[in-house]
Amino acid sequence: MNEDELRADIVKYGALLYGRGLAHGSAGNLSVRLDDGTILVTPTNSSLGFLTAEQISKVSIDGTHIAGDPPSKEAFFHLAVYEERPAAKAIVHLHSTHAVAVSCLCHADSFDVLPPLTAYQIMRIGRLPLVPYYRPGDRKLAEAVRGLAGEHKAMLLANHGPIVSGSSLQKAVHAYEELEETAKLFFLVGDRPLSRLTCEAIADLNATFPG
Ligand SMILES: O=C(O)[C@@H](O)C(=O)COP(=O)(O)O
Ligand SMILES: [Zn+2]
Repeated sequence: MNEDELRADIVKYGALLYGRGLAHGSAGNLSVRLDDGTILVTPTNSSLGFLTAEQISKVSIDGTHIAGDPPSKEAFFHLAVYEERPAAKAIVHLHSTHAVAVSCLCHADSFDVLPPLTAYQIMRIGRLPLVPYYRPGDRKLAEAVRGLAGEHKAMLLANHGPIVSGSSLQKAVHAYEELEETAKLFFLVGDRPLSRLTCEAIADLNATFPG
């Protein structure tokens, strides 16, 4: 896809996520990586439901603002994920209700904060680690994200929300939706005895559906 098509994609998926109630107010940010390593990212304080192609920000690999409106204050964690995941071409960060609720819990294992419930969860999200809390926009947040990004296509920012990457914006959006639905299931099953997917089942899924 060329830059114009990718800009149109960000507008389309921003509106879709907003329409589905996964994005609200001016929370969240989306980005895609261009072939030259620069990224297109949603402008800071913009509503994902009402973007225009022209206002979307362009940012260089070192975080310099090149074009469009001022970029998301989280452009640095987007850049950190792209650096650590060469195959990633798009990133979705939102504050969807159930995933944020999981991010506000205490977790026995901060490297694995959701039990393995369904095959699709394993295929689209994998093991979900919690990134320690830092103020939004803090460069320390971007560095903490960098530390986990190589091993995880999805991460959960403590007391904040998920970051999900994919090889296209469509794939990142689908994975994000799977994460929100998994978080919903997690609360729905609550304290009832849980039938977790076995290690063998997870290994089989990972071998059959790599990436
Ligand atoms: O939670 C925050 O403040 C950011 O992570 C966010 O979601 C929106 O920030 P901008 O992209 O700078 O609007
Ligand atoms: Zn946020």
